[in-house]
Amino acid sequence: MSASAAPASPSSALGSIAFIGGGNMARSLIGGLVARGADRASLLVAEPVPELRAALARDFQIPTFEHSAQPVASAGTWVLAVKPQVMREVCQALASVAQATRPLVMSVAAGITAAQIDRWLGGNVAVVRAMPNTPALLGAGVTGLYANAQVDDGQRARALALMQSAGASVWIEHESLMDAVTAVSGSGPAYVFLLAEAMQAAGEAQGLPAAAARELALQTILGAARMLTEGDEAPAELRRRVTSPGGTTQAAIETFEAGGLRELVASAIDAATRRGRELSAAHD
Ligand SMILES: NC(=O)C1=CN([C@@H]2O[C@H](COP(=O)(O)OP(=O)(O)OC[C@H]3O[C@@H](n4cnc5c(N)ncnc54)[C@H](O)[C@@H]3O)[C@@H](O)[C@H]2O)C=CC1
Ligand SMILES: O=C(O)[C@@H]1CCC=N1
Repeated sequence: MSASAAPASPSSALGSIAFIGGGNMARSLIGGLVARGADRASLLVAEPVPELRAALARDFQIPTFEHSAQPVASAGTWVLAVKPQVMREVCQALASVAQATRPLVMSVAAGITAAQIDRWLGGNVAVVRAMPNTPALLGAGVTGLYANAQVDDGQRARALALMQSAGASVWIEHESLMDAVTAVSGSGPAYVFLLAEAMQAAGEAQGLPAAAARELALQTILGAARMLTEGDEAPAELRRRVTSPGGTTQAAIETFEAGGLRELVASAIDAATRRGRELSAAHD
């Protein structure tokens, strides 16, 4: 595995990119690319829902299409950003173009394997399975990347350049670990949002006005995340420095530990990992 941070701007060598599906994840990736100066005319999106197409065109000034056949014809990179449930149908509809043009195909779908994408697109296709997350919109995402054997060095570099617009990237050698990537970082922002909801609600339950509870909870998460990522202290050490013996933090942490927080996080991530495997089998 190797990690790398975001470069200043996406390389013009990326060429045209066809996004198939213009929902939440595609919007986050496109937002990250646009914010880093990508050529808007080269970001093509196929999205069947008219309201979503209009919003993408309005917010990012990029070309949008109702049907995927249009953008894929001229794009050397495809980003499949549809739900796992429809991936097979979407790929099979594009198989003849994939066989004729040999694009680099990137899939962000949870669970769906590179072998499934390759098979549905007719075989011998360069597939990079990517698992980004929605902070990509701010260039603050992280993506796990797995390449199949058909992906050459130039295509690996292209996949990395595309995802680096979204934030950091980590290559994963064994595809079986992509479900764990999905469970930790793909779904991970939702766990932090849940913590934010719970902290805000608890603050309000203690009598804080809603706006104050929100500001206190959200800025605490932001500040703690910056301390975790901008310094090199371990999380446990940072926690120790907040925790005065016999003080308030100790009372809270003991309550979390007694309630099995660590075991609960492990079971939640295990459930997400298993769900990724199920999605692959269920939509084969
Ligand atoms: N939302 C997230 O945080 C993350 C999502 N993902 C993956 O990204 C994929 C998309 O997820 P979301 O963006 O959350 O879902 P979404 O439902 O917001 O977006 C999917 C879009 O695909 C469109 N679509 C359906 N059929 C289509 C077709 N035949 N051609 C073109 N577009 C079509 C839908 O209208 C929809 O707008 C999923 O496979 C998910 O596993 C991966 C990482 C994080
Ligand atoms: O919930 C899901 O299945 C997708 C994959 C990771 C985040 N959202």
